[in-house]
Amino acid sequence: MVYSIVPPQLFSVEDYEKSSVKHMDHTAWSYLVGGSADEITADKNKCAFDEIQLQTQVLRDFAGANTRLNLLGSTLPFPILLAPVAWHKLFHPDGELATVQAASAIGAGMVVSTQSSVLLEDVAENATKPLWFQLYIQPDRMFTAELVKRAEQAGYKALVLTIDAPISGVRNREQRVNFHLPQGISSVNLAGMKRPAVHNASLLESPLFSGQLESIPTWQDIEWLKSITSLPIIVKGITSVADVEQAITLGVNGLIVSNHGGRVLDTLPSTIELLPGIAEQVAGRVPILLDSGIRRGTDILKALALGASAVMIGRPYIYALSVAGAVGVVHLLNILRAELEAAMVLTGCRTLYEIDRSLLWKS
Ligand SMILES: Cc1cc2nc3c(=O)[nH]c(=O)nc-3n(C[C@H](O)[C@H](O)[C@H](O)COP(=O)(O)O)c2cc1C
Ligand SMILES: CCCCC(=O)C(=O)O
Repeated sequence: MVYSIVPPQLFSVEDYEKSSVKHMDHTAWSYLVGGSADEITADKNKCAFDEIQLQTQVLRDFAGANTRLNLLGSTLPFPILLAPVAWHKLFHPDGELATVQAASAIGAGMVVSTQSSVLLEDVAENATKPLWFQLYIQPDRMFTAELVKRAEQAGYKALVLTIDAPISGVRNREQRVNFHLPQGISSVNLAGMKRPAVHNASLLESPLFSGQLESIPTWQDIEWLKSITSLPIIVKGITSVADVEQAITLGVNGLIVSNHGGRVLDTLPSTIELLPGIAEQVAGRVPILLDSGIRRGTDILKALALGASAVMIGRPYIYALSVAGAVGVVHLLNILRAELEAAMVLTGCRTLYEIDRSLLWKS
């Protein structure tokens, strides 16, 4: 286990972002920070939070103030979860083992990716707090069913089904650096899986439309998933009101408003712009989480004011992981938690349940 200490002069997510450039090679950095195509959505995810202004509520009583929440049967000390991110070993030699050490130490929710670089069982064995497993449905459904069974047996408490990336986004930044996994890092959970034969499309055929789409997930797969597991299913990648109804009708237990950090379809709106319409449609029937672009405690406050129960962060904790391992991730979570607490006090909110639209300034 590599232990690191937090280097001085790191006070914000942005400080960690700037520092992390020096802690990984340029190829991994390009994979991490990049978005799809022109990265318009990736940029917008962050800017859209800045456009929302806050309003103070002063001289409130803060006796018993806290940031606790109940989410799908678990009590969390604060509403910030670690989003699923592939291959943590690209960013730290201990990979997901360092991340889970941090999440357990501070009690943060963590979602482990199907594409983790440490076996899902080994991550779970090192956790002292409940974990969720992110599922990419694989072309081989038998293998997918096995994967779900393994997650259940390892003690994962929910499945986060990612629905927004059935194909890879247009990743020009990755193409420019010829991103590929270095030796020794792979999607270990998928070892031994049969992959569909690659159909060599002729110049006149579309590689995408000549076979590759036959096995991509559909809404029927959610029914199938419900028939093979009793774990709660949280759908990740909701950006349209129409999809909300479909998902709730199928009985999912939670929704994550996410555009995958702007990494799949470019020019989608930012998630914070999408949230109010989606929350209105959900009308409290299932909990909503939001990710993509959270960089400040005030961003978290705004997401909660507009209808989210909690948020997830992706790139920010990976910056911290690369700079200082588990210690860095704990430090980064503490920075965001402290920023959220300050924002709550200054807007007069004693608990998360008091955060509502009244703290958003209307011109
Ligand atoms: C390097 C990287 C790898 C990712 N891998 C996955 C993944 O394996 N599964 C998944 O559902 N989402 C994945 N995501 C998306 C994140 O879960 C999350 O939606 C996104 O990072 C949130 O945006 P943020 O980075 O601005 O916080 C990945 C994101 C990044 C940056
Ligand atoms: C096959 C790529 C999985 C990781 C991922 O979702 C991302 O890079 O955004």
